[in-house]
Amino acid sequence: MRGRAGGKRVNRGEHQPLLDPLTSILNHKKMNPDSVSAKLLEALPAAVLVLRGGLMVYANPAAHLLLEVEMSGEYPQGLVGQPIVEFIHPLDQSHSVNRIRRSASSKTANVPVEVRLQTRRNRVRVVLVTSVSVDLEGEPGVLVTAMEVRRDSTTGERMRRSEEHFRRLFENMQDVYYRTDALGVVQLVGPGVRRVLGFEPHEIVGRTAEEYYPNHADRDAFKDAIRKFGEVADFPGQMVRKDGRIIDISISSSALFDEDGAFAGVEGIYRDVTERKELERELRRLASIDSLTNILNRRAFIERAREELGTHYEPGIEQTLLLLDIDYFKSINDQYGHATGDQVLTRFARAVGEQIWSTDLFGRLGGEEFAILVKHTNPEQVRDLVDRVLDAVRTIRLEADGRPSRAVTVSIGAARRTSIDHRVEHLLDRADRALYQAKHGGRDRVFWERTA
Ligand SMILES: Nc1nc2c(ncn2[C@@H]2O[C@H](COP(=O)(O)OP(=O)(O)OP(=O)(O)O)[C@@H](O)[C@H]2O)c(=O)[nH]1
Repeated sequence: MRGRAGGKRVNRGEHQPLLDPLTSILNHKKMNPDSVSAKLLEALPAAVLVLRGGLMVYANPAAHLLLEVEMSGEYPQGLVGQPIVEFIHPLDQSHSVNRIRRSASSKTANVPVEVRLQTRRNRVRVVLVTSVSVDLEGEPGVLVTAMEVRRDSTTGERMRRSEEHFRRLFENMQDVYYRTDALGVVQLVGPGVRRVLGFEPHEIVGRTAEEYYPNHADRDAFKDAIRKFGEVADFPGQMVRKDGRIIDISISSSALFDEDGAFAGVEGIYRDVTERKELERELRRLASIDSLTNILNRRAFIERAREELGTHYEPGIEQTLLLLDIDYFKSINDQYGHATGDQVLTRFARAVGEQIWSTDLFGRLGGEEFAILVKHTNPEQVRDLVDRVLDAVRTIRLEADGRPSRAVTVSIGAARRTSIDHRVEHLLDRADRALYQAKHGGRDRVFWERTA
């Protein structure tokens, strides 16, 4: 064996290097319990830990005392074999793990810093920690020393109260607190996840966040936004619960960076906003529906027709706008009353709705005027549709005591979309002119606007 001093031979019995016993433990050899250095490790008031790959491979008695772990019962090995991260307070985990990782590749011990630890009995202790890399039979390891920081009782009490406050907040939070590492693996998740996703926190930790997204596009959009802006607020998405139900969520998160400025993961909260989203969807639906006939109202019809005409023009594929106006509606109101007039409008919408294809747009533009945008059909199919509509409306009969029974009829103005019609208003104007012709031609009929 070569000694430290200039390669001179050292007599083993006389001058053992101080930490030889520790090295022997790490190399799975028995240490001499009576050696001075073994006694030093045992008597030292500071905790001494050795880590390999984040697991403790050695811990002195002070470390067991500090972390409140006894070498018995559930843990016959004491701290040996336990992951260090389990004993670091959630708020200090990210930077502590980074420091430990960095010290593994550094020759000198890092500067002591204060870190909050969490004992096996769930008590929080503030310690002064430093770490340095050690060689474990050729494998990299880290030697950590920790000393509890003495504080005066007022500071201690304040700390304890703020800890309790934080814990209560964390436990009872309606939102789910989470943190992932740079690869998207969940490092920590709050108890709110039980309510929101139906999982126990430990079922989520160690898995990738992707697994809970039904649409990968949502997760990709979230990652892009985090990459671009460093943070997101009220970002929408969906997640799958343990019972398979898909819920709407809103995420507010920010990117985490290590001390070298490298991306280290994401931290934030998400909340279940399914009820709010459903309400929004319902409100949007209600805002687009005509309350009497339950079909699209004027605004929604024009908006959707505009989208349709703006994006979907394909030469050779017919798009036709039909403008429908119930004939002599004023006299229906006058003869049978306004309530019957309303019923006619409802029955009319139902009868016409039964004839169209589900892809067609059907709306009430106002009063007794309706419109249909027939999508992607050939001319014969539209002619058939128009005939069916005229027939279906004729079957609506008005009967009232002492008044003559009469059939309802409708006049239709039809305009085919041409390559220059990109505005719904153009098509409506042309259909309106055709409707005028249908009315003046005798009603109960269709007039096809002749395109140039
Ligand atoms: N019952 C009822 N009547 C309405 C409603 N909206 C508009 N009206 C009535 O519909 C009638 C439309 O009459 P006009 O525009 O003169 O047309 P018309 O009598 O149908 O005659 P032509 O269209 O020329 O065949 C008016 O009397 C309006 O008061 C409604 O929501 N319910």
